[in-house]
Amino acid sequence: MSAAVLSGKELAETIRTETATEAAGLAAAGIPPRLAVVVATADESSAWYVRSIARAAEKAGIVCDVVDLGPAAGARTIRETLTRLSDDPAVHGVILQTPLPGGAALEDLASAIAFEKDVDGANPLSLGRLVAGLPAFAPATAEAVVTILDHYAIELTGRHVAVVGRSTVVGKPAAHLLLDRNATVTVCHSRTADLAAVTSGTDVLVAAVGRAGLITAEHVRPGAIVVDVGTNPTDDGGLTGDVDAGSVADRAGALTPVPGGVGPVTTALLLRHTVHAAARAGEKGSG
Ligand SMILES: NC(=O)C1=CN([C@@H]2O[C@H](COP(=O)(O)OP(=O)(O)OC[C@H]3O[C@@H](n4cnc5c(N)ncnc54)[C@H](OP(=O)(O)O)[C@@H]3O)[C@@H](O)[C@H]2O)C=CC1
Ligand SMILES: Nc1nc(=O)c2c([nH]1)NC[C@@H]1CN(c3ccc(C(=O)N[C@@H](CCC(=O)O)C(=O)O)cc3)C=[N+]21
Repeated sequence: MSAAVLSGKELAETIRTETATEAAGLAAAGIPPRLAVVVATADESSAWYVRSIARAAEKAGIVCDVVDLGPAAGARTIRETLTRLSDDPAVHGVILQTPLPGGAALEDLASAIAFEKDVDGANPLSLGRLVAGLPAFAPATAEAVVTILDHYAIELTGRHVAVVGRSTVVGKPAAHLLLDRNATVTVCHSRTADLAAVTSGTDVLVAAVGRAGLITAEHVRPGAIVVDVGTNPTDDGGLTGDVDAGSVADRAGALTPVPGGVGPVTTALLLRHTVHAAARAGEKGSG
């Protein structure tokens, strides 16, 4: 038996279409949604991601400004840029691209993004508000994980989910969103003693590690749902996940592909967040 493929492509398309309709409405009301992407890296995969955000934004009718500070930009310049964009009423969403230059921490710099415009949930304030149940944008990738599971009507209440990875960008917020859906969540990381022993007992497995092929059949319970967040570059210029799809496909009940799974949904949600931020700014502006 081969696992069902939980594609993210059609879902991303649906989200982008809805977002384009909302963006057109806002533009007609004099609030053209605008996203600023701050880049301070020469990283190739990051450059690819920025181009894909810019392309998707343009298609959805969202103005996208790429503010490239170059890889030599210091923490102070980055912080000042984020503050300036946060203060600009014409800008509704601000994201800072990772990886960052020499030792700078996203969590630290992203504090300069106003939380109302923090469409990738990078400001620690956003994460705190999210955990406290206050309105905030979740990191788009973490939200993409639950959005895909919801789309395929995969029940989470009472299910045991293992999240492998505990980064602030993916693992921790994904664990929180799953907990919010009444799943029982176990978070694994590089110090987890026997990863396969933990993950092979869960109904759902979310892999957000950044190691190609780390998750093999022995990590997966027969029939389990596997969400592969990993985007690892291959030698031939392609992309591969954290899951060894060849061996896992025969054991899992369903599996998200890489490419074509979590990635496209992430980009679509980032745009949806930008339009929602613009809508809220419009509500505030009108009274
Ligand atoms: N599709 C998308 O939209 C996105 C994809 N990604 C991809 O997701 C992956 C993870 O990204 P990110 O969270 O930023 O990565 P980080 O490097 O920040 O975090 C990786 C996590 O994996 C854990 N880990 C490392 N090795 C192992 C191991 N052998 N066993 C178990 N856990 C391990 C680390 O543990 P410890 O904490 O102990 O170090 C850490 O918590 C990457 O491939 C990235 O490219 C990221 C963002 C968006
Ligand atoms: N704060 C922060 N937030 C992020 O969201 C974030 C980040 N940092 N750092 C870098 C990673 C990388 N990332 C990707 C998003 C979409 C695709 C994507 O859509 N990829 C296509 C395929 C691309 C191809 O084939 O080359 C797909 O999966 O189908 C990939 C990678 C977001 N990231």
